[in-house]
Amino acid sequence: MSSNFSQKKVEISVEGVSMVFGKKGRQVTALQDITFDVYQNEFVSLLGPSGCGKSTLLRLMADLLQPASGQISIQKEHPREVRLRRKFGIVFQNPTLFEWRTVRENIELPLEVLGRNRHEYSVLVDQLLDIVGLTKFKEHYPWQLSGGMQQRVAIARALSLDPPILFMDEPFSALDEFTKEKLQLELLEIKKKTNKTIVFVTHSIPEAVFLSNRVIVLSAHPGRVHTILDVPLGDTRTALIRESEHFHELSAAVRNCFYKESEAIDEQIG
Ligand SMILES: Nc1ncnc2c1ncn2[C@@H]1O[C@H](COP(=O)(O)OP(=O)(O)OP(=O)(O)O)[C@@H](O)[C@H]1O
Repeated sequence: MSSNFSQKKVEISVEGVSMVFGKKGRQVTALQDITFDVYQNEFVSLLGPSGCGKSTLLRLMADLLQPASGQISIQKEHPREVRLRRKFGIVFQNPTLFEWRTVRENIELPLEVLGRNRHEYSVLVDQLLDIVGLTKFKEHYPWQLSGGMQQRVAIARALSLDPPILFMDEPFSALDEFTKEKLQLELLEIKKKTNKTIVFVTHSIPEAVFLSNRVIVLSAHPGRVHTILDVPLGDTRTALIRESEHFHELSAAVRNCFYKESEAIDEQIG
């Protein structure tokens, strides 16, 4: 299947990337020969079982780790250049907010650190509060917010420098099902309003299918690209899509990748 995005500009290129942790004799090959592109404005999920290297791959893209071999480029530049110019934001599973700062002050932090003029960014922060639906809570402190609201603050903070790219590492996995589904919908709205390219790590098949234009299925030990699947569910996704036959078919297609993988491993073991 070819994606609509294949006509578009490559934003992130991952070429033959491998990652090894540890020293000689006690080495773990976390990722082996990973190759794929992410296109501008695309939503791509990295999906796979625990330990297959999803977070490692995201950290390599974000220049938090260096590959053992292979290359990653973002907008044709090394991730380090891109990181130094703050062209991506990151959201982790834990929102890591500063408890003594209000919602507004948490969102303002990256702008403050860069010495931007408070009067100039005030309007931008108001817009971000509106985008994540927290205007009424701007003077609250993190401990006064639910887990979902805290994660919305983390998303707004990651967007504060208006980076073209957002890396998200299992941002909703600690939340209850209801909050998770609500935030998934909100994230798609945020993406529509801000036009970001998003790389999203998850181990949830329905989450990956609901959110993504493409799902990159990774297999484990070592982490490799098993399959790359298009998700042609359109740009306007409502909660009802989760009930549709098409959604179930796509989820089944992803699930099958894992069954085939574990059957192959069983055969190898004998
Ligand atoms: N800093 C590290 N030192 C040594 N090994 C590591 C390190 N980070 C990750 N690994 C190993 O690399 C492999 C991939 O880990 P990673 O956390 O990327 O997987 P994951 O798919 O994100 O898992 P999960 O879904 O559980 O978060 C695992 O075998 C892990 O133990």
